[in-house]
Amino acid sequence: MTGHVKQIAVTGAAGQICYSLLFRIARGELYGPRQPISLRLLDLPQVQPALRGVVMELEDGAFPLLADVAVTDDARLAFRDIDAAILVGSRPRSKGMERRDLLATNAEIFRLQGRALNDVAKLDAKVLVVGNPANTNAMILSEHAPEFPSENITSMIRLDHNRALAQLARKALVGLEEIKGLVVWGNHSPTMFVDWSHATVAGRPLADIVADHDWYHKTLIPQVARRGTAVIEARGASSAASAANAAIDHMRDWINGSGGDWVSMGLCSDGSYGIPEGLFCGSPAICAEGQYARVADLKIRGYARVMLDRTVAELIEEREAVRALVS
Ligand SMILES: NC(=O)C1=CN([C@@H]2O[C@H](COP(=O)(O)OP(=O)(O)OC[C@H]3O[C@@H](n4cnc5c(N)ncnc54)[C@H](O)[C@@H]3O)[C@@H](O)[C@H]2O)C=CC1
Ligand SMILES: O=C([O-])CC(=O)C(=O)O
Repeated sequence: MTGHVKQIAVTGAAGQICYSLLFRIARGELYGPRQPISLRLLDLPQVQPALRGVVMELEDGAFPLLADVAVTDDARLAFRDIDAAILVGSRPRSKGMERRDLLATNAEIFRLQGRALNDVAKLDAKVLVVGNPANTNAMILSEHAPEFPSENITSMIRLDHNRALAQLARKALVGLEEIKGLVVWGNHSPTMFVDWSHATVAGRPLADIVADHDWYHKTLIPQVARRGTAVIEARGASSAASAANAAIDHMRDWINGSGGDWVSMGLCSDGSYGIPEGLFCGSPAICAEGQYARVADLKIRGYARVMLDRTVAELIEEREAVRALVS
């Protein structure tokens, strides 16, 4: 086994996403089968009894890599000297709400957690924001953690990427792993843009293989955009196991590499692609050796430009709305 135990903070640990996520982390799905880990579970004081039940079940899993589990309702204890954090803790939406309706409720959580991250986390910790509206929450977190590198804070758009990948592979009659160069740009909201203009299968444009532009515009894009709503309508609760799966995919690739493939990650904009600096925007990246590199210099024209501008405009609107709420 590798010597140093990796410290992983997970917030919202008593909630439904974590009921899947924690057990997969405990099996070693983030850091691999030789790396011992320690979990720092954060949730509100009123759910600590439920959280103790989750800890019992983690013990009962007899996970060889799980060195230790600590529970707390104090972000400063949870984030001290961590290697990674997955910030799930926040309110989910229910039927009839959009994710942006959660802004007022959840913004304060990320303001306080930003401060804690700033004060106690190691500067190389990798942070993923899952709680909605994930992009704007990541921005709030980053703005309230001025000494913590903004490039180490990311937001989750991987669930949308996975949703698009699954539908495209089915339509093109190819394996999921054969599709390269897919991107989901923008906000994790109905304005997100599934961009297949760079996607290929064995070097051939995916669009030529599918050969159905109408399906792409009228079925795929709206279906991925509204998938979270469809799950809420069907299940009566928001996506949980698939969200946990996407969080694992995002962090595992960031830590271990994406094997040269593009993945979609919510990244703090450096101003490229006309995305204002500081906004967290779904963007293409390649991960290697514990780092990600934004895929640069793609040509974004015509329909893609309109769609990217539309989702960026929504991120700007959310930023303005949140400025009025959190200072
Ligand atoms: N980015 C994405 O792709 C996705 C994001 N989500 C979002 O993830 C979030 C969590 O979803 P679920 O687990 O289904 O919700 P849930 O309601 O089952 O669990 C949320 C947990 O967060 C806890 N919590 C609330 N405030 C907290 C705070 N200040 N500190 C720590 N914990 C706190 C609650 O006590 C609860 O245990 C929601 O905002 C949901 O919309 C869900 C699916 C996909
Ligand atoms: O739709 C929601 O509220 C939960 C979520 O983010 C998703 O399933 O993509």
